[in-house]
Amino acid sequence: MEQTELVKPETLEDLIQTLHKLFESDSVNVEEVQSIMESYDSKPHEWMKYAEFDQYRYTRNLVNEGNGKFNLMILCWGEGHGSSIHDHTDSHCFLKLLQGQLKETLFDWPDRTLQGGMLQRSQQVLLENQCAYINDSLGLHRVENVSHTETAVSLHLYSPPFQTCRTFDQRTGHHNSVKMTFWSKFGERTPYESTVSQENN
Ligand SMILES: N[C@@H](CS(=O)O)C(=O)O
Ligand SMILES: [Fe+2]
Repeated sequence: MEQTELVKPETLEDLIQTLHKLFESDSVNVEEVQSIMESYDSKPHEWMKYAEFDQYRYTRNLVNEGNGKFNLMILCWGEGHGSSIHDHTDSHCFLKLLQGQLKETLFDWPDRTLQGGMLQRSQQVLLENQCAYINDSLGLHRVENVSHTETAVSLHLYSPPFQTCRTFDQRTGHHNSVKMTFWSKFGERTPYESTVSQENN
């Protein structure tokens, strides 16, 4: 198999180009994608046009559609914003910090034979430029900007792309399907009608 030469991406544009190459083949090399995303040094002026915040919840801003192979997006987390416990619809999920810090809490899938609460497995604080990885076989997670004074911005890659996920109630383990929408696409605010059902945040 041909091995893509991995050079450190100097800009967000470079990173996107490299990601396109890495996802040309049908199999995803998780370590390779993770290390290339981690090696990009975040420069706010390169991603600022995608970083749109909302007062009440985290926003999802589409950056690139990866030739149909992946969705690359920037998530903007205001102070105290967080996601519910959720899955990733059988996709790969890469999460890189562009600014600030995020706390990721991992959970086991709820056990139907066990009544009640979901077990928290581990927690980690993701620092600027770090890149985490999760998929459904590793478990579920919740992501939070626990800071009351700093915002956070993260770059997410999902492959294959998906539009719905399941959110879980920590106390009961019950889940709901939710549609995920974009606050903006390619730097342009999404029309109101298509954003009303966002529910994961
Ligand atoms: N997977 C979540 C963000 S996170 O909490 O990892 C989403 O795409 O909205
Ligand atoms: Fe997630």
